[in-house]
Amino acid sequence: MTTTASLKQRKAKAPAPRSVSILGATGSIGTSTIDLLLRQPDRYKVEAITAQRNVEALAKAAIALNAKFAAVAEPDKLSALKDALAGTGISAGAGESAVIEAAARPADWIMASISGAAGLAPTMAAVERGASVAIANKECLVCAGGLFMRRAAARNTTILPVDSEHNALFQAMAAGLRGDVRRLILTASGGPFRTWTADAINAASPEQALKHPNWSMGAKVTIDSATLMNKGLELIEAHHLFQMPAASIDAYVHPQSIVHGIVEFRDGSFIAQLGAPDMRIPISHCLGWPDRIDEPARRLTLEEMSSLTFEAPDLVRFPALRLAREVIEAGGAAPTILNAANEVAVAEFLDRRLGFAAIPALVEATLNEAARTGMVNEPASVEEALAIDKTARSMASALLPVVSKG
Ligand SMILES: NC(=O)C1=CN([C@@H]2O[C@H](COP(=O)(O)OP(=O)(O)OC[C@H]3O[C@@H](n4cnc5c(N)ncnc54)[C@H](OP(=O)(O)O)[C@@H]3O)[C@@H](O)[C@H]2O)C=CC1
Ligand SMILES: CC(=O)[C@@H](O)[C@H](O)COP(=O)(O)O
Ligand SMILES: [Mn+2]
Repeated sequence: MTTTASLKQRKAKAPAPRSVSILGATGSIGTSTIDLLLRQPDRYKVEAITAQRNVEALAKAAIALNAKFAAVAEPDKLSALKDALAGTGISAGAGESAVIEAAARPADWIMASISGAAGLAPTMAAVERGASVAIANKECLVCAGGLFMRRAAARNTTILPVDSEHNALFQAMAAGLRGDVRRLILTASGGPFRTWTADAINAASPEQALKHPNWSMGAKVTIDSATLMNKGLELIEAHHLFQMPAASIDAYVHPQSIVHGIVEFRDGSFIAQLGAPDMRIPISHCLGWPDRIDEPARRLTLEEMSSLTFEAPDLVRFPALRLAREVIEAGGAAPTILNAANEVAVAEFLDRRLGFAAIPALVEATLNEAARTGMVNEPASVEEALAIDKTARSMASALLPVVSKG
């Protein structure tokens, strides 16, 4: 029976709202995060949200979330953002420094979901602040993973892996002692070209590459899934997040995208995490952690789990995974260079200036050129990582005509 006294007691027990910020609020991960926040408005108060240029969506989200601050990375969008937020009491900022300011504002939990190396400085600002940082932006771990993990440890920052495979491994690993882990297995859908011949892959168009079989995501990560560079980036991401050697991390093609990650223990036990291919599940795991949140997405049925297949990836048609292993082995600046060259290649492919098979070719050519010119040192600061990133982008751009000729 509900009495006034028990109601009062329950009210007294209601936890204080958690303050949260979202970097990359207008993207695929950002909007899924907002969807979860809006379902429990009393549990969260929103400190800051950011975007690159989509002022309309940013302002709409800031108003819906009653955020304190909204920042847009493109400086010339300030007046448009101020106009869109006029009369709401929400402060507006613009430029890279405003995005970093948003990341450094006090929040208990920050979603790092900017796409690409552009997320490095803001995500690091969040890490330096020492909150819980939910990491979707895998590129920042690829660019500067060693530095990133050292700073998180120094600042006592909790890193929560959002990427579906890493979130799965994080969940599965909780079932055993770290020293008992023999191998981490990342699953890969195989992308839209999993069954295509090398010639057909070579001629693939952006429209074909953007049709991911199972996940709805932003353009950059969707192209990465098609080349399997996404799995390469994820291999490097897992290497840093879980401090495991690359030799103990494998990727298997699992076209159903139902098993997201598997941890193999030394006694022959395999512990996997399964779920619908909906990012609201891993996001909610990070948002609620260490508690769980009710029904973030559709529940899988056991029938849907009745046919699960796994196969080794084909490194000839999809060389990106080989390149990722090679850069972990090479260490130093190589992962930062791989990421920068890949970002250039993906943008060129989407603009139809580069063929699909030339994406990994441009990455490989840039890595070779960088090694030849002695670009070897691992970045020791965000500034160094961004300097390597800039030089590698110039190198990749200069190599475009060579790679395009085949
Ligand atoms: N989508 C997914 O399901 C998954 C994504 N990830 C990773 O999460 C990250 C985000 O992916 P996703 O949400 O798909 O990407 P989207 O392209 O959908 O969104 C990117 C977000 O970042 C903002 N942004 C882009 N460039 C900049 C910049 N230079 N400065 C500041 N903000 C910027 C965009 O703003 P604007 O809208 O204004 O352009 C947008 O808010 C990526 O690293 C991806 O690999 C990982 C697992 C799954
Ligand atoms: C949802 C997610 O985590 C993506 O990174 C996903 O992994 C992409 O699918 P692929 O398995 O095709 O790379
Ligand atoms: Mn993933």
